[in-house]
Amino acid sequence: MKDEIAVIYPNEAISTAVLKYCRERSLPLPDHIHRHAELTEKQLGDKSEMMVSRLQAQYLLWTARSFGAKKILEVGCFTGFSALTFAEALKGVEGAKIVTMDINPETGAIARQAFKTAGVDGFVELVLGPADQTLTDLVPQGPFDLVFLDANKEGYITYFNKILELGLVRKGGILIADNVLKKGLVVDATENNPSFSDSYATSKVPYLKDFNDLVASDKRVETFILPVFDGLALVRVL
Ligand SMILES: C[S@@+](CC[C@H](N)C(=O)[O-])C[C@H]1O[C@@H](n2cnc3c(N)ncnc32)[C@H](O)[C@@H]1O
Repeated sequence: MKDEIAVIYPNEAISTAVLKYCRERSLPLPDHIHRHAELTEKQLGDKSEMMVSRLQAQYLLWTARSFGAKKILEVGCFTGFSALTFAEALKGVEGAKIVTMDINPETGAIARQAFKTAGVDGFVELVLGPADQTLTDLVPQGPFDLVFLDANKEGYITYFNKILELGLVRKGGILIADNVLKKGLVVDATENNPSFSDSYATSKVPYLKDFNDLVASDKRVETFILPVFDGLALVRVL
């Protein structure tokens, strides 16, 4: 059997053009969500890179809709870009509920304002505090259909175990964890990798490797790692 080819696009120019092509032919984000991302970029400069990309947001919108999710839990809200995307997916759905968590009250204030402006604050709730503690209080609101893990990478294993032990994802529900490939550093963090000198990204690698190994072997779940964006682990709860 022929080896699968991992390098899909030959250079940056073609990759950029392909991303644009996909963005233009995928379920679009509404204007107000684009405006919110632009505002975050203007207000927070380089920090705005914490947001998922536009195409990834389109993927999350499509996934949440296709999956028929009604209740979504997000760990890592930042200014609310991905939460607004999930809110768009759940708009008009009876019993819709989104709980998004973050430790930072400043970006949290921006998110809360954005939920209000978008008219989704009736079903989108921001919980402030360290997620390893705040998750415990969520049991009465669960179980959730979809969980998006996008907070501090050091906490992924704790969050995953807590979420499963507390029954915060329903059986057959899905947990999506972001950045699990970390610029390819999880497989090669030597000078072969151009991101080798990114000490922040490199410092996350041991936590992500442990997380990836855990979700690959844990009998409570089935996992597929999608090698797009910064690596998405799609984890289905059995
Ligand atoms: C990558 S950003 C989330 C981006 C967001 N999902 C989006 O696409 O717009 C990660 C967030 O995790 C939050 N965070 C870091 N440590 C945390 C903790 N212990 N508990 C909860 N949130 C935490 C940070 O404050 C930051 O806003």
